[in-house]
Amino acid sequence: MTESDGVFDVGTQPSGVERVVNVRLSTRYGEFLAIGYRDLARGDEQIALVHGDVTGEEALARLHSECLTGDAFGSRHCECGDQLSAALKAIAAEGRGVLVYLRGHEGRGIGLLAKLQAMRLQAEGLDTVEANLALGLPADARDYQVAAEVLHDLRVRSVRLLSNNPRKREALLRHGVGVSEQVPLLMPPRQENLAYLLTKRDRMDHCLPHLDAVVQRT
Ligand SMILES: Nc1nc2c(ncn2[C@@H]2O[C@H](COP(=O)(O)OP(=O)(O)OP(=O)(O)O)[C@@H](O)[C@H]2O)c(=O)[nH]1
Ligand SMILES: [Zn+2]
Repeated sequence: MTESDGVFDVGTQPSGVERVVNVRLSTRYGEFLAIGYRDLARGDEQIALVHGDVTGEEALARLHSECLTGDAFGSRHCECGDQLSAALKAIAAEGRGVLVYLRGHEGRGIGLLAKLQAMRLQAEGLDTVEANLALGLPADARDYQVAAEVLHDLRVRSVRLLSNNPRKREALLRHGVGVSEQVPLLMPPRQENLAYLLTKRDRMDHCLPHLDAVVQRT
């Protein structure tokens, strides 16, 4: 089809991921293969950590949304850093699995600086959802297509998904990756992140039953 036919050819838009590099990565959790990808649609660099044979069905998978403050600095505001460690530990203990570290997901997709601004608003009393909205940004702007594309590239057909977030499961299913089970990744709450966790439970449908013992549903 050409422009002169009155129909534009949309098939020329780049899509998918390109596997750029594989390298062994020895970590405190175990041995992984780090696979670097380029997201052809957005130009972003992405990385998957693979342990063992993940092809086919049933491997553990974690789609980890980037959180510089939690993952690298050990912030107590959220539980991302603890979840990252727990996921890598679980994958290594099981002998196979994959963690896709989603760069571009920082701040639930609003970016690092906006997340820091949102954290300031939370210090003034807004919850995480209200803070994003007060900045004129979506409560959650994450897209999981690239994660599904990485899993397709790894010939993963279905996974046991390490996550408490039902949207991640729905997104994978929408993009053609099966989810046979959602495996909880529950971190003990701390005083500093209790409000953050309760907002996820009460406003974002995250499955966090361990909080019921701490605070009843509002
Ligand atoms: N906008 C915003 N994002 C935050 C804040 N604290 C952490 N984040 C981001 O939240 C993302 C993690 O999302 P969560 O909703 O905590 O958890 P999830 O990844 O959806 O769910 P799980 O798979 O169960 O971990 C990361 O990208 C963090 O950077 C905050 O105060 N405001
Ligand atoms: Zn975090």
